[in-house]
Amino acid sequence: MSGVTAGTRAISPYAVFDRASWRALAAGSALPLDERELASLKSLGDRIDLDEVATVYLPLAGLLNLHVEASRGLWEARNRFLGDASAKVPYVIAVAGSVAVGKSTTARLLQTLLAAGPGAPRVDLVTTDGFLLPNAVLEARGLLGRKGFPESYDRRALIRFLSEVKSGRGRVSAPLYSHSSYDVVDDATQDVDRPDILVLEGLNVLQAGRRADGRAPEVFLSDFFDFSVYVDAAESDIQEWYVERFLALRRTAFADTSAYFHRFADLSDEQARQTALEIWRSVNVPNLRENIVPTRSRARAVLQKAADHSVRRVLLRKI
Ligand SMILES: Nc1ncnc2c1ncn2[C@@H]1O[C@H](COP(=O)(O)OP(=O)(O)O)[C@@H](O)[C@H]1O
Ligand SMILES: CC(C)(COP(=O)(O)O)[C@@H](O)C(=O)NCCC(=O)O
Repeated sequence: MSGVTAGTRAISPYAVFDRASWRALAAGSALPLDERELASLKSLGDRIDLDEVATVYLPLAGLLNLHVEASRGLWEARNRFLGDASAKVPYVIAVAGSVAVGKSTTARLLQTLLAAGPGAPRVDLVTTDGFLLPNAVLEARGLLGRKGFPESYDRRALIRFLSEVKSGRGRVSAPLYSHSSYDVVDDATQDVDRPDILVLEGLNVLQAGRRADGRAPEVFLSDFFDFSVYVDAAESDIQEWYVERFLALRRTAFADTSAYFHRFADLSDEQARQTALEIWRSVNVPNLRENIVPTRSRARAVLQKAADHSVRRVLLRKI
């Protein structure tokens, strides 16, 4: 945990919860999903059961419900003060972390748990991969091997999307990405129409961003976040999950002849392991070290996962 030592007393911006104390925060709350629904939410390779949902994700959703309700209360008070009658804009929750760390499962679980919360809010989920530049553009710019790095996204479009959602605009379109074709999908979009809550999931959501002239941008993506969650794990564990997932994808998604990775479908176990390690080491590790881990301290909550995917500790920023 990041902390500063002052004299003999360690001070830290986080309140730290072990599994037992975190789980106790949702004692008495019913789990609004069963094994079948959980199976439909979890990503390939993620190990998660209902007990883990009750221990980690239910208390997190409970805390987020409090934040969402408090934000609504503040909005109403503000409207009364200003004599303004504008509608509440979506509450935005960012989910960040490495490739293969389990962001998608976390984001989908939060979506489901929050939607079952007080007042049954409408919760939309958008992933930032839709804002990746098309492969043709990445190739022309020599960036195909940098997919997931900040420069591989249309960050302006992402900021525009979020600023429109946060301005209360209806039917804002987000582009979509296909892991199968390994490219953004032509002419397919997802509409976000004033949900109560928007979960935005992606590698780089907590990044400050860079401008070509090196100056700091005036608007950061995080200016639009109400809360953020960083899914964290040891690099060696994430590497193992990435390789295992690659081996599993070889038997599933890669078997599709139209899949970009179909060329890897017939590799032997050892060849597939080496190929996965090569992609991991050349693309995902540098991105993790240079661009993702440095954003962890910006998150309001950090979920620290152990090698078996279970969350060992939850860190919550005190401010
Ligand atoms: N080549 C691929 N083919 C099909 N699905 C993939 C491929 N790579 C990743 N995925 C799926 O895409 C989703 C996002 O993966 P990723 O960005 O690594 O984030 P995370 O593992 O943190 O959710 C996961 O559900 C994963 O199983
Ligand atoms: C599509 C991704 C960049 C993730 O994008 P995100 O939704 O986090 O913005 C990532 O899953 C990816 O494909 N990385 C490229 C290297 C690799 O194939 O593992």
